[in-house]
Amino acid sequence: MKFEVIKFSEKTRARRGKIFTFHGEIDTPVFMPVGTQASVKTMAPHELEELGAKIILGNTYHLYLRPGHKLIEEAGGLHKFMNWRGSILTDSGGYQVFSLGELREIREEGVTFRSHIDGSIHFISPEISIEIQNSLGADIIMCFDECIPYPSTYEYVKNSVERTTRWAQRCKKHHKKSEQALFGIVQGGLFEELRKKSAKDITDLDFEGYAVGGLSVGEPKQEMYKVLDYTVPLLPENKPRYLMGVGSPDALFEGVIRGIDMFDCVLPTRIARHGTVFTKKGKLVVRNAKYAKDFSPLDPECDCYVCKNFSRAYIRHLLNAGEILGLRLTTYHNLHFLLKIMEEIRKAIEGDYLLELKEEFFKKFGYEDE
Ligand SMILES: COC(=O)c1ccc(CCNc2nc3cc4nc(N)[nH]c(=O)c4cc3[nH]2)cc1
Ligand SMILES: [Zn+2]
Repeated sequence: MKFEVIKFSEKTRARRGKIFTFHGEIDTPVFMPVGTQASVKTMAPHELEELGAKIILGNTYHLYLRPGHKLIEEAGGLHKFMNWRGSILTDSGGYQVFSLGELREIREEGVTFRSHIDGSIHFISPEISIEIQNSLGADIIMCFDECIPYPSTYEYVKNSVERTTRWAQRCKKHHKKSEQALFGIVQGGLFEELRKKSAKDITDLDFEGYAVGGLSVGEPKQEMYKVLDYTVPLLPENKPRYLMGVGSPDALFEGVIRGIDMFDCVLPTRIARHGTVFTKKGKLVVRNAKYAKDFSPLDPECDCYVCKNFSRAYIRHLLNAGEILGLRLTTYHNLHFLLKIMEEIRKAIEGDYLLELKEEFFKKFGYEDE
């Protein structure tokens, strides 16, 4: 993997860059749609390509449990299995095991957990996580870490951060496939001293990119931004920075401004399936009765396939009638909306008007200015 900064923003820490993987070029800052179980829910690969998605996420935890990483390896790897021609980043399980699996035990060696699917007992270690990700064949893989719950005591965070660093060393030692780029993950909760220690220890191990983990776990957004303010500057400028689990429109702007290059979040696809869509003028709950006879598009200012061909009334009907097409149309539009924001952000960095773009977007979307 190669990363190039094409332009540094003048008035913010934002960067316009390009990531080159075996599966193509990725313009940054980038939003990565989440395809947890080898599918971005309701979207076919050609639709993701139409939307301009260049990289998607897969999850080690889910794919290990079902259908199994060995089966996917036999299929020729995750790209071939799901017929996705772009790039893939797989998360290491360091979040899902803690958030989905019924945690049984965390030890130095690794984590024992119960599967959320059938209750069977499993063990995952840094080495096993790397082996699973090697089998899946993602272009970018993540270290096995502990995503520390919020809130946690200083003592707990300190011990966890030190273990996550030891796990990162084991991941680096065990990772052999050079065609897969391994990213380190910085933890530290909301404690500035622990964040700085984690950033130093993880960057000293020299990875191909760095994620800021342990955020978007329920902490106030302003707290997350503060952590970025003092953590991101400690990460090397010539490597990609990835803010895990972040994806609301405001957080994308705030993260880019603070020097983040990569984002992922289930938000746009998950709220879509619950009948909420993004528009330039804020969120719209299209399944709401008031749209029963609203024959205008989801977002009159949107140029996506859905907004050019279907009305709020029709999509509301589909959702209420449990028609699967309804989920597909809201998902397609929400992904277009976020991918389009990222395209506008990239142009704004190139033209040095990112803060003006943010101002205009926030005002129209209805974000109150802090
Ligand atoms: C409707 O919207 C939703 O349902 C919804 C659900 C979850 C998130 C938050 C996701 N946050 C998040 N994902 C994360 C994934 C992570 N992976 C690793 N390995 N380490 C981390 O430290 C880590 C932190 C995260 N924080 C955001 C939105
Ligand atoms: Zn649209």
